[in-house]
Amino acid sequence: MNDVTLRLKGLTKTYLKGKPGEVQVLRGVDLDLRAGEAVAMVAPSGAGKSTLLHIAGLLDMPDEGTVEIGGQNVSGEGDRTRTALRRQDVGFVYQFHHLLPEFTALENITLPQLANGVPDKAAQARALDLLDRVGVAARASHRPAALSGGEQQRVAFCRALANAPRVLLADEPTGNLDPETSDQVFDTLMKLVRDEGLSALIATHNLDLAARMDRMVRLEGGVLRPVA
Ligand SMILES: Nc1ncnc2c1ncn2[C@@H]1O[C@H](COP(=O)(O)OP(=O)(O)OP(=O)(O)O)[C@@H](O)[C@H]1O
Repeated sequence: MNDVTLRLKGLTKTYLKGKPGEVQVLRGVDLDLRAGEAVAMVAPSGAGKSTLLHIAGLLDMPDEGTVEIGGQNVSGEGDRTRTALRRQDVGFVYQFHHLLPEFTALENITLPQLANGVPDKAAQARALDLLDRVGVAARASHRPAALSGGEQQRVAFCRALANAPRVLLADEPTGNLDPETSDQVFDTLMKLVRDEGLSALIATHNLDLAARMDRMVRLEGGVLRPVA
């Protein structure tokens, strides 16, 4: 049985190819993420983790190699198909929440669903359920500025999961929070990953958090290696 949700094969990426300042960031990245598996990615600064997450999340194209989601090679698809696949199958979480400031917490989670054609009532029900599961339901009608940093990030998790993606990609998702809040918010994220059966690739500098995931990989020298 093939339960690999996300497969990265032989990814390479060079910026400014053949020009001054050329930088070969990825030199053959391979990774299999199974359904329900959370993998921590640690990397020195500038090693290319954002580049890798963007390629895995279909925001950018590799020079060579393939990205497979659910057994389908999606890297060769055109822009429109890749955008549609990204909206359906991939959720992103960043260090800073990037919530839309003029919309409430609830609206921030319903909007991506409406964009995907989900009816209003179903979108609201899903949003409320997610907010409830991360303990922020009572703040549903607040705008981001009226929420604490930890609450904002919990709402950002809900938004990332709004369309029930198969893959979650996160770049330092608790990096902007104090250690105690970071710990609690990370637990919430892991609970969502488990409950939703997601495949999660989570970049973090925090080795304690990394150790709480299923396994750890290090991005260095343009390749991913397992960390024992
Ligand atoms: N568009 C670009 N053009 C040229 N060089 C780039 C471009 N984007 C990134 N780079 C370079 O590629 C390397 C990897 O960048 P990337 O942002 O992927 O690293 P990172 O591991 O996410 O870094 P950090 O941990 O500091 O955020 C860096 O040396 C960066 O300067």
